[in-house]
Amino acid sequence: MTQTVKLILEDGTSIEGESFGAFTSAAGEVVFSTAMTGYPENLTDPSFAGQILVLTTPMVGNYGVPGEDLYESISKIFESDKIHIAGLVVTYYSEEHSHWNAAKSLGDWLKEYNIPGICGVDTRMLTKKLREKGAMLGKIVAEDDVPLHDPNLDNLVAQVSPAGIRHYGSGQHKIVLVDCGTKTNIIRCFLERDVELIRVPWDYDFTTLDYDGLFLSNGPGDPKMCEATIQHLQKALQQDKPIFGICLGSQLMGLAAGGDTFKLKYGHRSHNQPVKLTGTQHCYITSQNHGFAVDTATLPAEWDMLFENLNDGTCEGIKHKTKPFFSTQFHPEAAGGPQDTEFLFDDFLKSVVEYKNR
Ligand SMILES: NC(=O)CC[C@H](N)C(=O)O
Repeated sequence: MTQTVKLILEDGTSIEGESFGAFTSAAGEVVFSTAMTGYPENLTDPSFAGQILVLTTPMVGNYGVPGEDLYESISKIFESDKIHIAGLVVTYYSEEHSHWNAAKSLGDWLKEYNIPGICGVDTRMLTKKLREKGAMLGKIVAEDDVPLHDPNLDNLVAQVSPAGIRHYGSGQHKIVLVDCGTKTNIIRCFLERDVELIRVPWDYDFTTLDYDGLFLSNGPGDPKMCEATIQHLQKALQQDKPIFGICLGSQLMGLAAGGDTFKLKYGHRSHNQPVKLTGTQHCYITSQNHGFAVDTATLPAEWDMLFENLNDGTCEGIKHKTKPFFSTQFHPEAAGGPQDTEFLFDDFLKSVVEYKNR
């Protein structure tokens, strides 16, 4: 039995489609991703909290959803332990899935977390609209209407960050991971590299801990909501211990350094974003998921842009001129997407070793 639902945008656009996943209403910020694969990773990426995700790839669900499998108490496959998106919008939902490790269908998985999906929507037309007007608030409406809601006004990081400290691995280098909504592949990338990881909540005062290097995770929403993290980070920037940040982590580093961030018109969400390493002609194809960016013009004199987005010239990472502090706005840990920049984890650990051998 098919059930009709509507996708309604703040500009009055109303699109009728068919329900899949949970038959329920939900509001959020409507954003699009042009990635062609990776919905199990995207849906569990905590950075998508509060967002209704539009996928431009026309057929979704055809490879189902893998079963849960744990490694060091974290998921081997998913990017966190639940679905974080507020809703999903696709053109064609594949009822029949087939893949060697599929354990369930995408629709059943969405139902488990009470997340609505709408299919039968021309997501390329919708994406053109979002590109012209910018990301918009919107809602998927089933039986009961819900008010529009801007998730960027909430402290989403506080909602997705863990309550306590967790330890992983027993490697030589002690890294503190400030968890603002970390993707588990960041943890996996560290555990493959001789690291003991101390994962702390977003507002934990990590400056009281003994560590060799500091890592700032990705996370949802407006970076300016993370005041506590920014304050602790300002103290860490006074020292010389290596710091590496990814995505929200990059924005927090920019803010703590004294720079500013701004909201992009519609953000970067895909697996093929070209970035250029400053001072070189090297271009890397990167996995991205962000709606905000550091305003390069506001960076203090001791900081440089490290990577630049070749589509729109925006900042894709920053670097301190003399201290071992750097960040990327893109995702070197990928999951999903290309792994071409995973070497940045090695670069970070190299600076940790150099710091320890000083
Ligand atoms: N993936 C992320 O960490 C995203 C950072 C921030 N929430 C943004 O949208 O820009």
